[in-house]
Amino acid sequence: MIRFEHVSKRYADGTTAVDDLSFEVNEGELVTLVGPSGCGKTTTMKMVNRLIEPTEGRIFLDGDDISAIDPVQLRRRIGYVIQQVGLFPHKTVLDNTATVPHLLGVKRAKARERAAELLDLVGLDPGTFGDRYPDQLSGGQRQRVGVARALAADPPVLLMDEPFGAVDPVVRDHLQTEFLRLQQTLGKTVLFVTHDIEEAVRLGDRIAVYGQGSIEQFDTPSAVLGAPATPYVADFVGADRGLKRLSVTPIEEGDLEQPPVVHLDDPLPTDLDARWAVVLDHDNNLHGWISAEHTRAAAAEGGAKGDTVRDHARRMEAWLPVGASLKQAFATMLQHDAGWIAVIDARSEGRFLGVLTPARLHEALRRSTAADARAIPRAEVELETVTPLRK
Ligand SMILES: Nc1ncnc2c1ncn2[C@@H]1O[C@H](COP(=O)(O)OP(=O)(O)OP(=O)(O)O)[C@@H](O)[C@H]1O
Repeated sequence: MIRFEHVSKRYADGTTAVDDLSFEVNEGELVTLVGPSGCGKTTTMKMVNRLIEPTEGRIFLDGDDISAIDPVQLRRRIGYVIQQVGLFPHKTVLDNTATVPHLLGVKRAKARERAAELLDLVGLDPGTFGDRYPDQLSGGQRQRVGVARALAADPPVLLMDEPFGAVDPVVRDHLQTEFLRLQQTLGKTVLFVTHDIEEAVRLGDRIAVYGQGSIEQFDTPSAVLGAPATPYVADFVGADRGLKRLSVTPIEEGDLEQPPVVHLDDPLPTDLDARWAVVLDHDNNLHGWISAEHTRAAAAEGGAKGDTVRDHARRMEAWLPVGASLKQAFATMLQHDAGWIAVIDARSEGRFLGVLTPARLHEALRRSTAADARAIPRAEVELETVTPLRK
């Protein structure tokens, strides 16, 4: 969708901002450009919508050489979101969002209708915020309007230059989550500039790690974290990359343990030979759990005669769908002070798949690191267990 072929940019004072860059962003892909200040990320991005012209090389958009496309026509195909959102201060939020479609000839009423839909899409109630002016919004709300406005003409491509850079970490986290959700439905082709490796890892399908004016590594987040291509990349992603990997490594079915299972309408077991069992309904969907201690105590008091599992099952708080990240799993364990979490198949109304224990979580993380380091599928990695030496 966006292809750079041997692109260089040298400024008049002799600065080489971008040096012989070649890479491709596929349709519907979100690529983050990450690197330290001054490494050429913004220059790269601005060459795509011809705010900056390359000194050498060619850039293609959907197969067309952009140097042959009129810049105004070109920018209609490309949404642009920047850190200092650049909203018109004298226009309302709704009119700011409707500006581009209106300029493109969409009737004012229709453009405003579409703008209201977009505000809703980015999490701003048009009834509450539509008539406000930009200075009556928080930083995070202004960024949302920026995103809505960039989407207004429904461009297939979005360029985003540190769009969430100017807001505090909590708001930033929200904006990232919402943007990911939005991108899942919109499937735009996105180039996203950031200097924050956490943001790059969280949002990117692939990451381009910049050195000085060129890309040091262009790969998936888990590969960049698991197998940095150069010492520079290893240094940039940081010594805590094992922790960062938690957020990009999904829970897979093979990571799960199969605990004892009982069904809702079973008679209450008094002889569970484990400390607890998972309770399922008749469709094998997750219902809750029971503890052996509790069932034994109930039986000892003699009050459990004729009882079924249903009468004693407890709600399951700690569960996640398969595919959720190991970081979410870890956070869920901590939040519920749970020694394990149940994992379900969210696509089939919650069918129970197994449980993830801390030991299995650790194993999954090691396996994913080992796989990326050797570029082989995770499922095929065998881990050797090292037995500690005894005295
Ligand atoms: N108009 C210009 N004239 C001369 N040098 C420039 C010009 N614009 C940018 N540069 C230089 O080109 C290099 C790359 O700049 P660019 O803005 O692309 O970096 P960046 O990676 O986006 O940095 P930041 O994260 O700080 O925005 C820098 O050394 C910068 O000083």
